[in-house]
Formats: sequence, C-alpha cells, structure tokens
Amino acid sequence: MSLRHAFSKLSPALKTSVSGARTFAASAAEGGGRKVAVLGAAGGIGQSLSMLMKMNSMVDEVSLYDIAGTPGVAADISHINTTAIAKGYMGDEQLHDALSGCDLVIIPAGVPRKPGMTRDDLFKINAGIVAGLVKACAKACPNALINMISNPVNSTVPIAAEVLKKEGVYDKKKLLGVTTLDVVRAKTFYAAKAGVQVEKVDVPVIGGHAGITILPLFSQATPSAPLSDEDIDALTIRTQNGGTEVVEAKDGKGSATLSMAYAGAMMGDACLQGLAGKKDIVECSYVESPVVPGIPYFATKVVLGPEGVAEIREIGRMTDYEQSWFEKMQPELKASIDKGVAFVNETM
Ligand SMILES: NC(=O)C1=CN([C@@H]2O[C@H](COP(=O)(O)OP(=O)(O)OC[C@H]3O[C@@H](n4cnc5c(N)ncnc54)[C@H](O)[C@@H]3O)[C@@H](O)[C@H]2O)C=CC1
Ligand SMILES: O=C([O-])CC(=O)C(=O)O
Repeated sequence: MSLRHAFSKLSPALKTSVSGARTFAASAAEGGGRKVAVLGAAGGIGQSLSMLMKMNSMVDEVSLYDIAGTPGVAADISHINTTAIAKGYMGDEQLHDALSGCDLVIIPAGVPRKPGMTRDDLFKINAGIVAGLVKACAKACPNALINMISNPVNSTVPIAAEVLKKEGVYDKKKLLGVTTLDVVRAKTFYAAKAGVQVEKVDVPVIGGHAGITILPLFSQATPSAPLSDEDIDALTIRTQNGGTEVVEAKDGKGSATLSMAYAGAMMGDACLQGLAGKKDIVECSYVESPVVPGIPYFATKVVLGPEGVAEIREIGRMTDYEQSWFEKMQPELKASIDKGVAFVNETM
C-alpha cells in the first residue's frame, strides 16, 4: 500500500502535507500556525508522533521535549521537507521554553508495560511524571489543549485535572484523555470480521482505557453487519485486550508505539481542526463528563471546537450485552479516578 493511500483517511491538513501537494503552511484562516509540543518525544510513541505532527500542515512548530535524546530526534525530523519547524528541548530547565506559546500539548511521557503488568502497575512512576509535566503546562501554556496518552489514562487524566485546579487554570474543555487507539482497534477488528471496507467503519468506544473499562459499542457500528453474539463477544474482548496483545507480542520490549503514534496523530489533528473552527469534528475521548452519574470522567464521542471539547455526546442505546459490561466497568473506573485525585491531594 502506498503511503499516499495509507493516509487517504487523514484530514486535508495532514493529507496535503504528506502528499507534498502543498509546501507552504496552511494560512491562519485554514487553521495553520499552530505550535504543538510532544512531551516524551524521544520515546517509542514520541518519535513517530513527533514526525507525524511535523507532517501536519496546520502545525508551524513541533516542540520535542524529553529528559534525554531530543536533540538527535529533532535533528532527524527537522530534515523532513514539510513546513513545520522541529525543535528539541531536553531536561527540566528547557521545559518552559518547549511549552511557551503552545496550542496543543501531547503527553506520551512515562514507562510502558511489560508482560504480566496492568496499566495500573505504571501508576507509581507515571503519576509523578505526568503531574510534573502538567504543572509546567499550567505555568507556560495555560490555554493549551492537553492530550493525555501516558498510562494509566483512567488515573492520569484526573491527576492532570487536579494539578491544573491547584494551579488555578483548569478548564475541563481543554483536557482530553486519548482513547483513540481503542477506536482504531475496534474499527480494524470489526471490519475484518464483518467483511466491510475498514476506511468506511465507525465504532464508538466508551468508558476508559484499561481492560474491562474499554467498551466498544458494536451495536452502533456502521456499516452494520449481522454478526453473531459469539462474534460480538470475541470482538469486544479482543478490543479490551488489544494493548495486552501487543505487550505480549513485543515480549518485554514495551507496548504499542506505532499504532499509538498513528492514533495520537489522528486525535491531535482532530483537536487542531476543532481549534480552527472546522465543523463536525468528532472523536471518542476520556474527559470530565456528566454522562454517567457518579463517574466524573468517562469516554464517549465528543465534538471538538475552537475551545476544545464543545459538546459531550450521550452513550446512546446499548444492547443487554453492552449494558452488562457498562455496569461491570464502573467500580474499576471510579477507583482509578479516586486514586488519581488522592495522589495529587496527598503529594502536591
Ligand atoms: N493511551 C494509550 O492508548 C496508550 C498509552 N501508552 C502509554 O504511553 C506511555 C509511553 O509509552 P512509550 O512511548 O512506549 O514508552 P517509552 O519508554 O518508549 O518512552 C517514554 C519516554 O518518556 C520519557 N520520559 C520519562 N520521564 C519523563 C519526563 N519527566 N519528562 C519527559 N519525558 C519523560 C522517557 O525518557 C522516554 O523517552 C506509557 O505510559 C504507555 O503505557 C502506550 C500505548 C497506548
Ligand atoms: O497496553 C498498554 O500498556 C499500552 C496501551 O495503553 C495500549 O496499547 O492500549
């Protein structure tokens, strides 16, 4: 498959940049001129994600920040003949400059899983990393959108919210947990089973981003296909275990990086399109949400706009099968949220 074909589903901004059909930056009216930072840019996700953001014609500057390794990655990416400038920043003392003036900050910093671990096992290390980075965002770019990739997302998003609240700059419209990879997987697995063209598939995925908190709603998938209950059960469980499938296949060498960079670039692109005032930009995302009483953060489809999250969509109709997963996930999701909130209150 050609690169051009592979990118045929991306937004016009990303597509024109990839195809080389346009070598100038998108004008401000088209949503160009954006500064995007990737925190954790020298990592498995961060390198590819930084490259994909450099290929987005809405972006003028990509800021690559990490505790080590960013000068090399930035030098490498900077040779790509797209308009955005790529700059490397390394270490605490350069973090503020990396973030100043940013419209969008994407955070894939922190440790990944090894076989046998849950995402929650990463909490001990990643909670502190995320809290420190978000505190720096609060000071350097308080109006930027934040896309949180670092795991456990079910807790790192509430951690980020609490830090931003303590800094007096929290805006729930601007903090988005990235669950796009769950949607990417659900679409891929569904298309293969249903025998439909994957580019035409849509599947909402609700809840959170860990095990049973990931709930693909195949009853709402389009185009619809007459799948058996056994098929739906297998697709649901495969989507919930998609991350573990990759962790086991990588056998100690980390978790999903390339598919995550793709998913992160799609989500980042959608946020930039929303900022530019484009209409009907809809992605599933884990955000502060009123949709499920008693569960303050929840992923459903959200509409992206000039301020970030413009509208949070309801779950819609679920089958009895989906409803039973929905009920089962709630205690785990609530516990992960409470753990994130408590971490900030006890340590900061
Ligand atoms: N939301 C999602 O769907 C997914 C989330 N993830 C998560 O993304 C995170 C990163 O995964 P990988 O890129 O594979 O890991 P990696 O280990 O390859 O890269 C992580 C990078 O973060 C950097 N880092 C550590 N502390 C930092 C700090 N204080 N400031 C800036 N950078 C720092 C490291 O130096 C490293 O370069 C993990 O927590 C992983 O679980 C992974 C896949 C999917
Ligand atoms: O499974 C992991 O640890 C990484 C991740 O979140 C994913 O691939 O969905």
